Amino acid sequence: MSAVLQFSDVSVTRGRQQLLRNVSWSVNEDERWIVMGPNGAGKSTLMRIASTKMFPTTGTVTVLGERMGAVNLAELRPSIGVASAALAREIREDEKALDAVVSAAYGMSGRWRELYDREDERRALRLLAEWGASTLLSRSFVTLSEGERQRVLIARALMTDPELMLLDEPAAGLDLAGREELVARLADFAASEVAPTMVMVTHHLEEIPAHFTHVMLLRAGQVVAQGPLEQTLTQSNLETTFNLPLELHRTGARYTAFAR
Ligand SMILES: Nc1ncnc2c1ncn2[C@@H]1O[C@H](COP(=O)(O)OP(=O)(O)OP(=O)(O)O)[C@@H](O)[C@H]1O
Repeated sequence: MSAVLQFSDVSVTRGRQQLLRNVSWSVNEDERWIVMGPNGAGKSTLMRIASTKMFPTTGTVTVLGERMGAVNLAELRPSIGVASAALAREIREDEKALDAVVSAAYGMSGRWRELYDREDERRALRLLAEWGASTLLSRSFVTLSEGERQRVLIARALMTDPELMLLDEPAAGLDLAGREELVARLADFAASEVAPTMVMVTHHLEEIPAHFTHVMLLRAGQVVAQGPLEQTLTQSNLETTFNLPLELHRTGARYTAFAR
């Protein structure tokens, strides 16, 4: 089985700053990864490379079997679904939720023609329903709450039926009920056989949905630990990652931690 994502000795340097240092990482088809680390650890940089929006300074990256630098990235991008705050900023304020989802089929934001294919619209309606956003179709994106926005963004990310889904802090800014609802939906989705390979960035242990299988812990651009979630998400690895004495608790599939 070839890896969906393969980083080999990847470093990213900007001026004198090393955003990523010698990161090697392999994400396989049925895996659901969490990427976790403190502010500035390099998580977004990692995701920008995985989404083919940024090239590493050194090292090689293979996405969906294609080596970055040796392939037309425009052809690869529909196979990668991304939901991030950066992407949300590209959606026009007055864009309706339905249009924000359908337009992903054309790899762009903004309604660019009067009538979408019926097929595309049906798919967008189904995805919005699956993510609990059926009542939001004709609402302008800017008027949506943070939780509603995240669900529309996820539906958008899935519009092209991607093989790889990248979620950058989908639960950021949600209240407790909103977070729990989204985490439950992500858990169900992660368990589904039709779901693509998933990578989700988060700062918070409470946001790790059930059925996520692997974790990468990053600090200052370096991998502290990576591997299967249960073995890798240990108190000691988290203490190193966040440079803080911690007490880690697990209840069923959910995690939380406190400073000691
Ligand atoms: N173009 C750039 N030039 C210099 N430094 C940069 C550049 N882009 C990012 N950085 C720095 O690289 C580091 C990693 O940034 P990155 O956004 O990947 O971290 P992050 O883990 O996603 O952080 P956060 O959790 O706060 O979103 C940060 O210290 C950031 O200030």
